[in-house]
Amino acid sequence: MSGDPALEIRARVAFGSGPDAFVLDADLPLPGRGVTALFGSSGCGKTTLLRAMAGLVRPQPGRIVVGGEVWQDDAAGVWLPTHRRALGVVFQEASLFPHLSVQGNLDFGEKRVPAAQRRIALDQAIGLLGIGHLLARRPSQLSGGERQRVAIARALATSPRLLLMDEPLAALDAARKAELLPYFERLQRELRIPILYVSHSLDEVARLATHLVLLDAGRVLASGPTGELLTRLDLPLAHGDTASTVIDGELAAIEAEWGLLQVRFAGGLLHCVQAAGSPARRVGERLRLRVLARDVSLTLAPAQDTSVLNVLPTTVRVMADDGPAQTLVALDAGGTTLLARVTRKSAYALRLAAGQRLFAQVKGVAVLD
Ligand SMILES: Nc1ncnc2c1ncn2[C@@H]1O[C@H](COP(=O)(O)OP(=O)(O)OP(=O)(O)O)[C@@H](O)[C@H]1O
Repeated sequence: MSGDPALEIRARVAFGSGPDAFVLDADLPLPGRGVTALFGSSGCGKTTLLRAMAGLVRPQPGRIVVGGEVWQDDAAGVWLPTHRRALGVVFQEASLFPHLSVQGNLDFGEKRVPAAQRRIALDQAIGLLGIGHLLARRPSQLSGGERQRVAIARALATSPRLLLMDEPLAALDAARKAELLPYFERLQRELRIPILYVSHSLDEVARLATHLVLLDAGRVLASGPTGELLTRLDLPLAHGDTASTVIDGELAAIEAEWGLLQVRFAGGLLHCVQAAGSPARRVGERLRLRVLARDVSLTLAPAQDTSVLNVLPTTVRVMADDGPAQTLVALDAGGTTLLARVTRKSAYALRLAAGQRLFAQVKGVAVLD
């Protein structure tokens, strides 16, 4: 993905002992940059992992090693307090000092690190988060989205090796979320710092995360590129109504008269509706798309006279039942896995089988960024 070295996280911590204990046992090689999403059902240990890494809770016994540095090892009597761990933390609610201005909050973050160890200049953090015009304000004079941007800049001001984010968008309404998302994209494009990001929203994960870690009852169920894990039929994300494929492509043409974008990827060309209010686009730019499995139908021959613009030649990779009446079909579209969710009856009628060539009709494509 990049030349940046991976950051190895090893965490083994326990709350309590015996049958009621909660044990978290996770080895995570994080890519050296970009967003890694931590995803899993309620109670699987996402927040515990983040808080234990940050030293905000101390489940015992525990051992936490990040990038070769031991931050907690109860067997050896090692415990590094939060301020000595080279990480930045951003929570759902920005915890800024109310009596300090934005500048004061940022200075506080910067002073935590000796000048010789600073790797991110305050100006860079201010520029990345677009908060230059807010420096004189107090936190109470900021909107929720602005507060969160300042909180992220303050975390960056500490020159962390790693950023931890626990549902940083969850407290914001849809409009504020949309306002903040481009900043996250910018962070992952421009910073060489891995971001470990807890979210309950598959939309957010699909949009932001290049890497995904699925936790289940304190253990890593799977870890890998987001697009790959979303479409693995042996994993829960590929099932149900939200099952989808993430496709990274390049803008091939803008059909302004039809309000459409043509996006090319290895499996062919997809037409996408250009959403109202979406940013101006340039031919050649990279775009991330999401296709819901339920929006993909299958035909043995390319249909004539259809209203569906997107028809891709594909090969069936693998299939799995999804509930009593549906079948999930993982298709190979030029090396990208595309999921289709069809009725079991249709799968039977088309005699679907691994290796079969057929055409995927894609009814809806969302542009994620
Ligand atoms: N202080 C504590 N003492 C004992 N058990 C705890 C403590 N804090 C968390 N746990 C247990 O650890 C487990 C993981 O909780 P955690 O909050 O990390 O889950 P989560 O995946 O973040 O859940 P959610 O998605 O609901 O936020 C739960 O079983 C919880 O009861």
